[in-house]
Amino acid sequence: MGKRGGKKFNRGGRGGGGGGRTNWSEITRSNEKLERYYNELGIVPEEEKEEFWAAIRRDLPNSFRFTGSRGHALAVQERLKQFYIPEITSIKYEGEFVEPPRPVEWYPDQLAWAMTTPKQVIRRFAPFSSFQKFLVAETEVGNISRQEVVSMIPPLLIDAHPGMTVLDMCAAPGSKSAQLMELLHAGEEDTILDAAQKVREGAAGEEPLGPEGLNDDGRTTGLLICNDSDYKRAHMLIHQMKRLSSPNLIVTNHDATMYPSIKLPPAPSAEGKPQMNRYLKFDRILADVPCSGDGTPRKNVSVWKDWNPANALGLYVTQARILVRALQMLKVGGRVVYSTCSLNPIENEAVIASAIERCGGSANVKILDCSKELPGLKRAPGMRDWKVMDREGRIWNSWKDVEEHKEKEGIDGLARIAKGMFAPESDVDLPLDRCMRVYPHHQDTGGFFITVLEKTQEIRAKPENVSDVIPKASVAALADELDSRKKSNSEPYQKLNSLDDLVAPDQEAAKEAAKNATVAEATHQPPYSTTLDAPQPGSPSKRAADDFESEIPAKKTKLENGEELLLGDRPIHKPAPAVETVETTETSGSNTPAQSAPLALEKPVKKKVHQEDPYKYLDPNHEELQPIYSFYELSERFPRDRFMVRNVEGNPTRTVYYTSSLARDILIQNEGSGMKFVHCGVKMFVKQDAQRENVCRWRIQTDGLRIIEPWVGSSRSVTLTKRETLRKLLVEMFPKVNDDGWKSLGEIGEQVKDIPMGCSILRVEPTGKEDGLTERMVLPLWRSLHSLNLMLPKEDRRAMLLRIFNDDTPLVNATQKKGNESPAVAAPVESTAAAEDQALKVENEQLGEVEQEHTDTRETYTKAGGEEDRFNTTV
Ligand SMILES: C[S@@+](CC[C@H](N)C(=O)[O-])C[C@H]1O[C@@H](n2cnc3c(N)ncnc32)[C@H](O)[C@@H]1O
Repeated sequence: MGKRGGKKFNRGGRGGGGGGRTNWSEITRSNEKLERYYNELGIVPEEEKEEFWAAIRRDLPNSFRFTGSRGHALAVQERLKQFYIPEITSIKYEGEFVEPPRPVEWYPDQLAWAMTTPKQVIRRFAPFSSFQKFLVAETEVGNISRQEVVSMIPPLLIDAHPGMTVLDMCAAPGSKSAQLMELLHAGEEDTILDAAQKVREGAAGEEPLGPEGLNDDGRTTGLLICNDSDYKRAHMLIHQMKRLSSPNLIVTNHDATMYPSIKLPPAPSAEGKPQMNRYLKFDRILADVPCSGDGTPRKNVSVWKDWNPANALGLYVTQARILVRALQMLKVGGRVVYSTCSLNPIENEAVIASAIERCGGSANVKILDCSKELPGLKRAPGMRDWKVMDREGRIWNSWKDVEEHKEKEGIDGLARIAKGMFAPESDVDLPLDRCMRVYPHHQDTGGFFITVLEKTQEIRAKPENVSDVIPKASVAALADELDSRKKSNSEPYQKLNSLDDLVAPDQEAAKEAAKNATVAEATHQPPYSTTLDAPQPGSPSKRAADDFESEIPAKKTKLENGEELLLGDRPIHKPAPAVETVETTETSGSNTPAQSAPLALEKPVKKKVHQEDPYKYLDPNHEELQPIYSFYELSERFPRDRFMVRNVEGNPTRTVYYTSSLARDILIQNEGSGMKFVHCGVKMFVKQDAQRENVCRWRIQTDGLRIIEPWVGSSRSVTLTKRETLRKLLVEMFPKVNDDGWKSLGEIGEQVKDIPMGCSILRVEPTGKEDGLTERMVLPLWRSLHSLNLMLPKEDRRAMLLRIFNDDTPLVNATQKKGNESPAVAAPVESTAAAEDQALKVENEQLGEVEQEHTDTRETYTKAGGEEDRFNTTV
């Protein structure tokens, strides 16, 4: 078949050159096996086939989303409507007027937008440059997320609210995690302000204020744990999530198929009774699992080249294990959303059916009917019957057919096919049509699969039945088999037609049994042999189901090296070594090398063990905290027991982080347990080399400002109401305050003239007047002896200038060059102050550098690029 589909763009790569990358324009947008399989399955009705294939061959439209939990994201949305849409409608591309972005019909509050012009054109075609700048600037500061439209669906169906505990099992690079986090923080900005106001007015009692889920004086009490098994990708996720500055986030780095149980502080016990361990269970879990990504060829053109049926066959087991583990960790009444960007029923309906079967059937796990949710979203029902394509492209109607073939012809080419990949038998009435399939031609998007499950009763998952899987070949098995077939040492090996023919199923069975044992341990389950038997009187399985997962008597064991570990809460991991990144050498293969001696090469494998800095909480009465509370006149209502540092000694040396109380309890309870926490905490205070005595050296970092600002006293805050004043502070990096410089600072001049040196906050209040601003903002300010500095990274300054003033003139750093000096700086400086000036200049530059460094680190991950596509994410 020849090239088909729309115009193709060469993604040479941002770094230039694009060395080694696939040239997209050379990829043929067709794949014989893929098309034959999906046509044979009839994944779309006959009359839609042509439209379906035409759409999936076209380039993907561009889409983005505004950050819903932030008040001023609405101002950004307004800017799009008022300014950029009229500008875009006047652009002609290839002789035609360009279609402007339009709100996605089914996304609430017009927060998601899509436009037919592809991303690559917007990036490269000059007339789009100001719109592109706007998108980049607002993405950098977290007001916009570039995300594929279909990828926005799962978090909308999960029904998460503030106060819930949520787990995103396969989260990187984090588009859906960001949506989940926004749901947990919904309404928080207003409730915090209300609570702080009540406290100031003396109208608050001792009890924390706020509605359900936000009843921590207006702050959300919820928690989002984002996990990814790939360490590097977990860091891409952290980079994305940091833009939202949430103290309610923990990032972990584990294999989701055996995600460890997370310990909570023990519940108080009646006197004399042993304390029971408690484990975290989740209200909501997203399992956006690794998949073959065959719904994404509009974005990942290489899918056309790389698709083969073996991909789905290899992924099914992992996907089903992840979903089973999700259901185990879910509260009764909780929801799991399972999603893939694949259209293959083996990765979708088959996984749903298998996981429900392993969890005891539809009495325990319900597929929810979401047909009334997201009105306007076109979708097709899940499939109730399908066929399986083997790695050689043969299509099988049923497991029975596969078994019959195996009996007669052996397992040649059938490797990895499992009974569970086929539709459930007719006596199992599972409403798989409640699963949702979104196809590219429905609303000009990528392809996607989503299912919402509800756990209705506690479950005890059955093991995978290894006799229902055609095993794959292994080198060890091959060696054994070859040796056994060799009649004498002098005879040559027999010719073999297929590796698969050589594998004795029981070897695979043994491996699977071992894996099951580990999973059982990870999930607090007694060995399967016990769980499958009738419960013994007084055995854990007799207890109320919820108790079993959440309360396990603490039992300790000693390792060979004398370390004590808790048993029963997760597989035993050794505590991580106390050095930075270390490389350990392990030998590959089994620990019984003699058995596989003939062919197994004992090749040393270098394995990187990433060591995270520890998380140490400060004593609420720590000597560094009191001066901070006094300097900022911080309300005593702001919790003192959630400040954390990241060094072994637990001393506040450079940065103090803030976390929610649940995040703190989890970090403390699971310290040294082998749980791999790779991120938690929002930077709240950063130590600054101030040049004066009596200046608090801990400045408030922008990341934490939103959280602490309502609790800061009036003597450390400056109020601004006029547009021009803000513009001046954004453009000029260090406007002069002394020697009458304050007079040029307009309405805030009088306030900043006498404000004590050090960090303050700038409150931008809307007035509704013509020279006023429309959005409320809070920004960090630094008053030095002679000047003032809005402590914002340059990117944030530029984004705000562009958004509020449509101004992209260069920023002025008054301390850097003579030519750039503002009139205030040019004023004569008394000689006695000259040395001081120099010191302050250094101080100011340091401040700028710290903020800049913060932004640059964020950019490093963005620039790493190319990573997103490796797992066919729908970002
Ligand atoms: C489809 S992507 C997730 C996309 C993500 N939810 C988003 O919206 O940005 C699948 C992710 O699963 C991760 N992954 C693969 N196998 C895993 C496993 N066994 N456990 C946890 N994560 C896994 C991959 O590293 C990849 O980042």
